[in-house]
Amino acid sequence: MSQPPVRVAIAGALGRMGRQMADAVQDDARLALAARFHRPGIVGEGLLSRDEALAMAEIVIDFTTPAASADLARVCAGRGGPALVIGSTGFDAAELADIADAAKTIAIVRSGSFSLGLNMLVGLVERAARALDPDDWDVEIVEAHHRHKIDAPSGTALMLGQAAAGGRGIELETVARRVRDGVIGARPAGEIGFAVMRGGSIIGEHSVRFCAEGELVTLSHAAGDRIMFARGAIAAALWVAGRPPGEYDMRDVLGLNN
Ligand SMILES: NC(=O)C1=CN([C@@H]2O[C@H](COP(=O)(O)OP(=O)(O)OC[C@H]3O[C@@H](n4cnc5c(N)ncnc54)[C@H](OP(=O)(O)O)[C@@H]3O)[C@@H](O)[C@H]2O)C=CC1
Ligand SMILES: O=C(O)C1=N[C@H](C(=O)O)C[C@H](O)C1
Repeated sequence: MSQPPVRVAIAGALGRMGRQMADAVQDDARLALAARFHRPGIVGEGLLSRDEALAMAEIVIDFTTPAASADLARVCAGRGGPALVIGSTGFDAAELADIADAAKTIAIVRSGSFSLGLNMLVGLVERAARALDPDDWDVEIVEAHHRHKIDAPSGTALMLGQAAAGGRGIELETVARRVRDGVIGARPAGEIGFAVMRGGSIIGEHSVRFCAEGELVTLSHAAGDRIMFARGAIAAALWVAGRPPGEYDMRDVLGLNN
């Protein structure tokens, strides 16, 4: 017997990803678009209030801002659901703590990238970093995005940095160099550097460069269409429906964490 469609609400419905998500959910017979909502006070023309939307959904898919996502997680946990798929990036430590706290009560999948290829790349970066001696191989992460993006480095760049640091058995925060400007001195061994470019309509390009004397290994990914983020978020929504409380990531969804 076929399953009834999973009822999904879309947060930040007027945003780039919000619009892409609504189209993708409507095109997928496994899901029903139960509700769309945007900022408080913006209702009508197919948009419900947040409370109305949450009451109609089993899962909320949220690509908004760090503050809005952390608030949504608190609210969903406070009412015992729905479960959440969070794609927003740029969180600070307090916002991440709020989400972790909410995940004690509801199931949350959060990822800086819902791309299948990118999540596979994360595993490759971790393996390469484990294999290459940090005294000989410098790790630099280069990312480029469209002119509207508000956070830097991107959530994906930070995931890749965490993968490289994880491969070396260290915490990213202890070795990350997010900005360089002026006379900064020679590069310390072991640093993981980030370089950020913003312009035009670039959807998302990421490279991890392992640089040694006389050679360079580059692992890279380019996003050609936002639809693949939306499809990944749908896979996450289907996976998280009915899961116990906890904070999960896209590599859990894809079975890459086993
Ligand atoms: N994990 C992944 O795979 C991906 C993640 N992203 C991330 O998703 C986020 C959104 O990206 P994108 O769609 O391009 O950005 P947009 O700015 O187009 O969309 C975000 C939307 O959220 C709305 N918003 C802000 N506050 C609230 C609130 N309190 N309640 C409801 N809606 C709110 C904004 O409204 P307003 O316009 O009125 O300010 C805006 O329309 C970013 O953090 C981005 O990095 C993007 C693509 C893929
Ligand atoms: O803001 C975007 O557009 C994107 N944000 C995510 C990120 O910060 O990594 C994912 C993707 O690169 C697009």
